[in-house]
Amino acid sequence: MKIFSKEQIYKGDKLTAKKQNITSTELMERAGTQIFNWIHQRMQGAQVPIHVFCGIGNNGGDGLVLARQLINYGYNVHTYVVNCSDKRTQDFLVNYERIKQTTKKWPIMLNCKADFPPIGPDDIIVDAVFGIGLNRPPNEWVKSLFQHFRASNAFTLAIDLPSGLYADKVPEDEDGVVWANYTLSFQSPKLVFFLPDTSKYTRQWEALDIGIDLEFLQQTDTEVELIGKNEMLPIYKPREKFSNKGTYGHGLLIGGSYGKIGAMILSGRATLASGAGLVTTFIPKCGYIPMQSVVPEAMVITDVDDEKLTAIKFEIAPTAIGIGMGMGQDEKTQTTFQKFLKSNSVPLVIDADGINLLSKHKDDLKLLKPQTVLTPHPKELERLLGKWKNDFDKLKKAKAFSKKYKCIIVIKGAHTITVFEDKLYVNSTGNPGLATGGTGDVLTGIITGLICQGYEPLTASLFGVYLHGKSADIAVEDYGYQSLTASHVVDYVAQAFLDLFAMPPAQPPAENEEENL
Ligand SMILES: NC(=O)C1=CN([C@@H]2O[C@H](COP(=O)(O)OP(=O)(O)OC[C@H]3O[C@@H](n4cnc5c(N)ncnc54)[C@H](O)[C@@H]3O)[C@@H](O)[C@H]2O)[C@H](O)CC1
Ligand SMILES: [K+]
Repeated sequence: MKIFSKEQIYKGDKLTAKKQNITSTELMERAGTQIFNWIHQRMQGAQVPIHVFCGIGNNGGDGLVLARQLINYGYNVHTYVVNCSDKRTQDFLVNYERIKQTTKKWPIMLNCKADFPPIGPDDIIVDAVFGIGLNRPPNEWVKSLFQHFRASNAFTLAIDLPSGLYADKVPEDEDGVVWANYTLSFQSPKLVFFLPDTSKYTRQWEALDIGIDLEFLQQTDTEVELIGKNEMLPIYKPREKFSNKGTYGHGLLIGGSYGKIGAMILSGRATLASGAGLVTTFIPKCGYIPMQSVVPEAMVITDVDDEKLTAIKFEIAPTAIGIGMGMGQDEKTQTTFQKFLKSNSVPLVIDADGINLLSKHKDDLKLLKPQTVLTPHPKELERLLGKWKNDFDKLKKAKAFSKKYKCIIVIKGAHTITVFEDKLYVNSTGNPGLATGGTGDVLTGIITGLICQGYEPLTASLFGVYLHGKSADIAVEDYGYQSLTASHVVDYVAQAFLDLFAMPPAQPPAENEEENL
């Protein structure tokens, strides 16, 4: 799913109105109606007090359309206009007049000194104060209003964006933002729904279709894409009947050190689970017995050293290599890692201590071949890129790094974001159960396994991150967040593959209208 920028959204609005020969007011009516449908479907006429707070721009206009329709359907609506902005948009004014013709309960104008209306904890707040047009921090009175919303503990539904949240940067002050329980965005989500600094304001979200011009949606190239099942299905490589293990490549995993052989066991199992034909692990001698015992499918080559990697060399011809898991940062390991980078030309995934060694010896970055995949968690990324001011600054630095070294950076986290040159791919699967040791080793194994089967490194990264998160989403049904382990994630990769083709559950037959009368 494409994530459009603020500028692209405005452009899409104008183009849609022109191509569909409708006014922006009619587009606003569509937007407000879609919000109404979402609420009506869930409330079914319940008389819970609904407080609709409207700004004086088009976000406010959406709120007025919604309020009018709620009133027409007999809901218990209180409408307020937060009259603190400079100019009222034409579409706001049109809807302000319309709602006054609908009800005697005209919207209450709140100037920037008014007392706040009382809001009960079981009431509903609709936040239609600011949308993507926010261009400066809200003033103190508006900030206090947003804090009043929060203090009420009422369910807060944000229209398009939680007010006070910019579409393209981190807010200056978290008290100046509405903390929504649910955000209804038009046509597509916003990047700020997925970033650690800003996703807390949106929490759950849904994108409502308002009929933006299809050609515009299809032909506009966006910087950001949300990656889900629909994006992954077309890239999945079905297996041919007449194939053999050689068809699906040979993954080589290099890493491990005394006490961290488990990382390599997890990676090895994950590489197999992702479909690699053959897997070999290169580990210190201390890992030989456990690896052969726990992962009999994996072949083993051992380093001359008992406890760490000191001399990486192998006769096999792998089709993909994953390196760094549990590898440690001993200077002998660093030396052999550097030598390996100099001589290697096989598609490569670098994880964990491999990344840390690169951070410690930044000269070695020039040894990275194009299309190398790096899979840092935020701390490892900071060692590589240096400190960042916020998530937007982090992504800017990551894009610059990716362009400089032509590498793919998988920034692991709650929404893993894969960066390649100027594109950002936001993953839609995964859950807090993944915050447990070893899940990174599993991800590296999966990505390595996909590359060795012939997926391009970027595709393998997106698909691997998707499958990894999906495995955890399925496994967490059985294990819960606390008890989910990295081994479970490996065990459920199979289910993540099968889920790609699972038919959606049949909708229960709509009850016959007559029976309800
Ligand atoms: N395709 C779509 O997504 C559609 C979106 N719609 C809605 O339109 C808004 C954007 O409307 P816009 O008038 O451009 O801006 P806002 O309503 O978000 O902002 C209101 C207004 O407020 C002024 N302003 C900005 N910052 C501040 C501030 N800190 N304090 C006071 N005033 C401020 C600024 O002048 C803005 O104009 C979008 O979010 C959707 O809700 C369309 O309705 C339909 C299609
Ligand atoms: K809003």
